[in-house]
Amino acid sequence: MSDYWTTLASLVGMLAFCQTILQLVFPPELRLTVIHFLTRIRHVFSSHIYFDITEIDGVNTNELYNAVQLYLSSSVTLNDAVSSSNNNNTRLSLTRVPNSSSVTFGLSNNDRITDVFNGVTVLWEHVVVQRQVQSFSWRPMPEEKRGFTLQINKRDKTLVLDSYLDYIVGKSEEIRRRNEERLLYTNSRGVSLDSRSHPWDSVRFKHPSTFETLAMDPVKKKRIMEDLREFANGQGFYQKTGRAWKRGYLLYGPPGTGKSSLIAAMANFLGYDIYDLELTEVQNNSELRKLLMKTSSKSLIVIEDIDCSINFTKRGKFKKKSGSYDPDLTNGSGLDEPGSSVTLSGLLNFTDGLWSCCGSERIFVFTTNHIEKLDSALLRSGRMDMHIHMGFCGFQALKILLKNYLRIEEDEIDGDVLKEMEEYVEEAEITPADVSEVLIRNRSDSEKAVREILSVLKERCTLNAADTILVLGVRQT
Ligand SMILES: Nc1ncnc2c1ncn2[C@@H]1O[C@H](COP(=O)(O)OP(=O)(O)OP(=O)(O)O)[C@@H](O)[C@H]1O
Ligand SMILES: [Mg+2]
Repeated sequence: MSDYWTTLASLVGMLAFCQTILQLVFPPELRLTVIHFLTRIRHVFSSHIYFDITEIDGVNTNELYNAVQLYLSSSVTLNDAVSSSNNNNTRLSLTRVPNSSSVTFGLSNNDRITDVFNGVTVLWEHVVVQRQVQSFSWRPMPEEKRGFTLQINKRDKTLVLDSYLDYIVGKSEEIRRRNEERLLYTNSRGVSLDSRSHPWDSVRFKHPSTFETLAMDPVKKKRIMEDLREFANGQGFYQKTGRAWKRGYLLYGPPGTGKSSLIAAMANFLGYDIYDLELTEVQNNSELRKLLMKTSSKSLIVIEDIDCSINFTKRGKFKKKSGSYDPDLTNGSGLDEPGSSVTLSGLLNFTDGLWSCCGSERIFVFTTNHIEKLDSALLRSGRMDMHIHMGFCGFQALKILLKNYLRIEEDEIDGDVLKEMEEYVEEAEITPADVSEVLIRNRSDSEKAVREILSVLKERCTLNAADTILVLGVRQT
């Protein structure tokens, strides 16, 4: 029996060898046919199964080819390739695509690379051959015919077909988003929404804010990150529970506490684009609806200073008897006053109502400096999934800012100074923006910066105490 397998293996080996020789001997026109023929014979006897993923499928670009290319070019795979002894001779090509923020690695022509998925090893080969006589096509074809051949063991066929290819597609999407710079969209007044033109203007968006640089309580930060991660990976959950795949965050707090910085960090974390919706530029609810319908999935739809951009009084009406506010006392269309400004019901129709199901994987973020001014309908539970208070700088946040701007760790600061900082920072009621300002001014001299921060904190505490005494005095008189 073992003789049989040895003979078979040598036969397969010989065929592979012949194939290489023929590749060198035959003219290009004949080469492809002969290689095809030999490959077929080899596949019949082999314990492996092969899948060809060509770059162009008929006349259409094969999405799977692009996905595989991107997947194999990811740095993880590169590391695997370099560390694997089988891949000592693997050649990698380096590319940098337009708008990309990083260099990507690709498999050179006719080179191979192994990959391991769920304990199963597979082999990828990048096959590039000259295209034969140019057949008629509506669009010019590349001179080379490119494709990937995936070699797997026949027994692993189910695993590969069921999950490996899906995994590659998902991973490539992730890499694409990570490599590309974000886009920041904004709307402007007077855009003809009825025309076929896109109603949003976009610019490249490269905000450096990340969760690492964001100064806020680490526990709160972790909770937000987990929530975002769960949302982004939650397609199955939202489908199973019959909910629209969207989430709403309300960020509130005084100016300069990092609301906009948090939005940028969220976009960078998820790799989403941002639609900065300027509500004051939107003339009515139907225009709003058209704008929102033109947003893509995997995006953050942001309305900053929502209390200043929407006229809450135009939404529901107060019930005469109870004096309470009833959000449903509006006409159902959301067009409370045709042709007039946007109303809250118009907005909620999109974040909450039937329209919220148009498009998926979208996050709404509203910000305000005055949460007390917001309509109770917007605040009621279930409307905005998470209310995030961005407050004055706490001790943990202060340490993050010191690290960001001065590149110093906690243990590099004098223990007594650190203690004093901890003592004063809460009472000082200073915003992270004000702390940043002091640190930027003194960034070349970290000792001076630390001293100055401490003196600013003390100064603020004294001022706040004086204010409190003044207010108490006024109240008593
Ligand atoms: N929590 C924070 N972490 C890191 N940097 C911060 C933070 N808060 C403020 N900053 C710094 O202060 C600047 C202003 O912050 P940001 O614009 O995010 O505040 P905001 O809360 O959106 O203010 P506004 O309410 O006026 O829009 C930022 O550019 C950033 O450098
Ligand atoms: Mg802001």
